[in-house]
Amino acid sequence: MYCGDETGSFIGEIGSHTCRFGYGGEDNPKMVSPSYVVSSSSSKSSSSNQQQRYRRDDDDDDNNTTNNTFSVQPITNPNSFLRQGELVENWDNMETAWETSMHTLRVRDTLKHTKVGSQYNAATKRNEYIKYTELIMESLEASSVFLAPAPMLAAFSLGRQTALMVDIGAGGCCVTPIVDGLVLKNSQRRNGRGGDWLGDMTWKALQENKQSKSDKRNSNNNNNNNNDKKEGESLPSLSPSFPVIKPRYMLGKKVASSTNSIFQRRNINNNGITNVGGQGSIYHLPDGTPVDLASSFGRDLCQLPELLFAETTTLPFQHNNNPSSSVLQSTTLSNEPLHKLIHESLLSIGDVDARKELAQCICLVGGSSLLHNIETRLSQELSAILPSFVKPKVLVSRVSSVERSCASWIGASILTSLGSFQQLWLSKAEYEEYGTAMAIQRFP
Ligand SMILES: Nc1ncnc2c1ncn2[C@@H]1O[C@H](COP(=O)(O)OP(=O)(O)OP(=O)(O)O)[C@@H](O)[C@H]1O
Repeated sequence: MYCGDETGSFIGEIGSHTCRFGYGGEDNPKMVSPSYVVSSSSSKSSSSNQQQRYRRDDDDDDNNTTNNTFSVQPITNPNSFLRQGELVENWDNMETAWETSMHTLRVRDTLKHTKVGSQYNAATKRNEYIKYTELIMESLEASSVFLAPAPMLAAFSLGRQTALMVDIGAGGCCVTPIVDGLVLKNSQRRNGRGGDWLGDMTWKALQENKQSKSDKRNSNNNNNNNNDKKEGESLPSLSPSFPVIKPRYMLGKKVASSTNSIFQRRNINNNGITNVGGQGSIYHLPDGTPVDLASSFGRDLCQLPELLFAETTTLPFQHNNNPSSSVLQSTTLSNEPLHKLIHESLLSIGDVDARKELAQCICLVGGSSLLHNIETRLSQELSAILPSFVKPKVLVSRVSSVERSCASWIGASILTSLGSFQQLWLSKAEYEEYGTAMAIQRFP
C-alpha cells in the first residue's frame, strides 16, 4: 500500500443546480458552474463542438469561480444533468461537464488524475453507478476512480462519524442518517421541496402579484380613476433580464440573491412566529424593481421559506387554491414538510440509542440551507414533533457559506488527501480485470 501525501485527485460533484470541480486537498472547488449545457442559436458557423457551449457561473464570488469565457448568446436549449438531484437525465451532458472542467482546469496537461464523483443514492441505482464508472474510466481515461454518496462526504467534511445529514439542495431535501461513517440507505428520505421549488413559488408569487396589480389598474382605468398606484407598494416587472427561455438556473441565482436580502429581514420570535424586520424597508429585485417589504405583498414574500415546513404547498396568499407547483406534480417524490421527513427517517431506525444520537446531531448542508435562521425554525418544529426526552440539535457551519453549499465536495477533498485513500479507489488495472462489478463491491 502506498501512503503518500499527494494523491493527485480531481474531484467532481454534480448537483441538479450546480457542478463543482477541483483538486483533492484544496479548501474550495476551483470551478463552480451551473448544471446546464446550452446550445447557442447563432453559432451556425461554428463546429458542432462549439455549438454545445457550456455556460460558466459568472457571479458566484463565494465559490472561488474562475471567470474567463462566457456564452453571450441567449440560452435556447438548456438541458440539465440531473432530475431532482438524483436521476441522471443526460449522460452526454454529464460527460460534457467533466470534459469542460478538465479542459478549463488543464487536468489533462498534468499527471493522470484520479476522479472522484459523488452522487445521491448512487448505490441504490446500480445502473447509474456502473455507467458513471464507465464514463470516468473509458471516456475520461482516468487512472483510477472512486464514487461516494454525497451525504457521507458531507458528514466527513464536518468531522462527524454519526450524524443526520439534511441536504437542502435545489431539487429537494434529502435526509440521510450516517452511523459510524456508513449510510443507512433504508432510512434515507427525500422530498421535492428545494431551492428550485422555492424559486418557482417565488416566481409564481411575483407573477400573481403583477397580474392582480394590472387587473386592478385596468378596473381603475375603466372607472376613470387615475389613482391606480398605491403608495409604498410597487409592481415588480420580471421580463427584462431573462433570456429567451427562463432557465431554472438563472431563476435560482436570482432567488438566491433575493433571499439573501429579503429573507434576512425575517426574525423568528420565541413563539416561532416570523416577523419581518425593518419597517418600511425597500428591497430592490435583481432587475432593479423595488418591493416594499412592509407592504402586504412584501410580507408575504418573506414568508415563502415557511413553505418548507408547511403541510400544504399553497402559497399563504394564493387565492385560487391551486395547491402545488408543477415541480412537485411532475415527480414521485414525497411531499412531506422538512421536519416530518426528518421524523420519518428517525422513526425508521430500529436502534433507539442511534436514533437519539442522530437527533442530537442534525447537520444542515446544501445551498438552500443558507436561508436565514432556518436552523432555529427547524429546531422549533422538531421539538414540537419529537418526544420530550429527545432534544433535537440542529447544527450549521458558520465559518462560511461555501462550507454549507459545497460540504460534500469539501468532504471528498479531505478524503482524497488521506494517505489511506489509496486503498479505496478502483484502479485502471482492477477495472480492466474485473469490470464494473468491482465498482459495486468497492464503493460505499
Ligand atoms: N444564499 C442563499 N439563500 C437561499 N437559497 C440559496 C442561497 N444560495 C443558493 N441557494 C439555493 O440553493 C440551491 C442550490 O443548492 P445546491 O448547490 O446545494 O444544489 P445542488 O447540489 O446543485 O442540487 P441537488 O442537491 O438538488 O443536487 C438553488 O436552488 C439556490 O436557489
